[in-house]
Parts: sequence; C-alpha cells; structure tokens
Amino acid sequence: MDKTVKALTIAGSDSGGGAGIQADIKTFQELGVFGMSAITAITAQNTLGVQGVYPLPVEAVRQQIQSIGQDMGTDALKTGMLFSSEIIQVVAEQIEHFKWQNVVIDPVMIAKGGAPLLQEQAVAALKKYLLPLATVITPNIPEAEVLTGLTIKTPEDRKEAARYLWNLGAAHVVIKGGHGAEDAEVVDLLYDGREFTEYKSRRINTPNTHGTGCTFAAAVTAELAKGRGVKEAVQVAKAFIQAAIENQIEIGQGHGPTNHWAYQRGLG
Ligand SMILES: Nc1ncnc2c1ncn2[C@@H]1O[C@H](COP(=O)(O)OP(=O)(O)OP(=O)(O)O)[C@@H](O)[C@H]1O
Ligand SMILES: Cc1ncc(COP(=O)(O)O)c(N)n1
Repeated sequence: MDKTVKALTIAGSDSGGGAGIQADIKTFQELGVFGMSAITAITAQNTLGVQGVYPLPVEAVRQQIQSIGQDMGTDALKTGMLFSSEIIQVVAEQIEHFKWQNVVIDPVMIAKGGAPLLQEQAVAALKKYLLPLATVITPNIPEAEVLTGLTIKTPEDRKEAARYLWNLGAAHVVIKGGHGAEDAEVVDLLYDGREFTEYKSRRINTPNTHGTGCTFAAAVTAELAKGRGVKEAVQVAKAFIQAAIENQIEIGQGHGPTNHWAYQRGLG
C-alpha cells in the first residue's frame, strides 16, 4: 500500500469556511493529502468581516499538537492565525520537539476589514521563535512591512525585504503580490538565499479573495508534504490559487471565498 501523505495546519477556525483551518483542510484534500488540524482560536466570521475572536487556552493548543505528534506524525505543516506570543512559543516548542520538517509559516496578522488576528506584541515572538524554523515564510506586502520595518513600494524593496527575512533564519521567503501596485499582473517573489524567482499571473478583478493567503500557503504545504522542492511547490500553489480566484463562486454579501475545487477539476 502507498504511504498516505499527511499535512497539519495550526491556525484559527473561520466559521465562514473561506479562510483559516477550513481553507487549509479543503486545499489539503483537493491536493490528495490527508489533513489534520490544531486550532488556536475560534473566529465568528463571514464574508462581511470578523464578528468575534476566541483564542483557545495555550494548553489546548499544545495538547492538540502532541496528540498528532505522538501518534500520526506529519510530512509537512503550516501555521496561520496564532494570535498571541504564548501560542507562538508553544507552537515553536512543539515543532522542535517533534523535529518536524517542511514548515510553512503564513504570518497572518490582520483580516480583510481590519480585525487583528495577531496581537501587536506577538510580532517579536513570531520573528524570534518561529521564523528560524521556517522552510518557507509567506508574508503579503503589509505583513512583510511589519516584519521588516521597511516600506515596500518597488520590486527592489521586495527583494530587500526578502533578504531581511532570510537573514532572520527563514530558509525560503515568498513575498506575495496580491497587495502590490501592478495593475495587470500579480507577482509572487521567492528568495532562497541565492536567487530570486518570480511567479507571475494575470490579476483578477474580484472582491472574492477571502482566504487567498491561507489557501496559497496550504497548497505549498501539501506539495512539500509530497516531497516536492520549494520552487515546484510554489508553482503548484500559484496555479491552485489562480484557478480558485478565477472560477468564482457567489457566497455571502462581502468578500467571498475562493473556489477550492477549481484546480483539481481542471477549471483553471
Ligand atoms: N486579484 C488577484 N488575482 C490573482 N491572484 C491573486 C489576486 N490576489 C491575490 N492573488 C494571489 O493570491 C495569493 C495570496 O496573495 P495576497 O498578497 O493577497 O496575500 P494574502 O495573505 O491573501 O492577503 P489578504 O490577507 O488580503 O488575503 C498570492 O499567490 C497572490 O499572487
Ligand atoms: C481564522 C482566519 N485565519 C486567517 C485569515 C486571513 O485570511 P487571508 O487568507 O485572506 O489572509 C482569516 N480571515 N481568518
């Protein structure tokens, strides 16, 4: 029997189903990987915004990760909404304890609409404890600005931010371009400490981009779990998110979710 490939997400729950744990598990499933989760916080959320945030006790986060580590193990993992420095420290401690490889850190900070998903004082903990464990870190432009203290306007600024984050210990850095100024295309920039690789796609004009960051990082995680290298994993993730944004589904009245089944059904 073939070995079943597994991936773990450590993130917040999005009741609306478009981002967070729900986006991650859907993406893992679509890419043929068995998905597992450790929930850090429950959010009451829909396409209009975040109505409530309920972090779980740190011990509940630790126990969920231990339950997985002591029995099933994982081939890759991603982190999303971590909320507090206490949760960040426990997550880092457990990743080190189980010596997990293929670690994707999506430094989620703020939901669309402005609700904070990471406490301001937790940014330092993210940089100190988690970033050095990252196989890949996937900030969007505003997150890269917070993590580096740089203002990112030009392509050269993006490269400088990527170098900065690599120097803090992340083995690969992907600066996502969804928030970039280019009109016609979206450019995600990968840096591995030696060279830069650009992933370009047509920019789709749509309000339905809730969960794009989570979905992209989950696709990278699923492909790393299968044994692909980072460059190839990012390429698959870019195609996955492009198909998911392009093949719109109409759900809710605000920023709707993306179509997680589009890539696998060949709709891209
Ligand atoms: N309008 C768009 N058209 C095509 N691809 C997009 C678009 N917006 C985002 N993407 C892609 O989706 C992924 C996520 O990018 P983005 O920079 O939006 O990060 P994010 O973390 O999702 O931000 P946000 O918190 O606003 O959702 C990237 O791979 C990016 O290239
Ligand atoms: C629980 C949770 N986690 C993450 C996000 C960010 O979503 P995005 O992928 O749009 O950055 C979110 N809105 N809710």
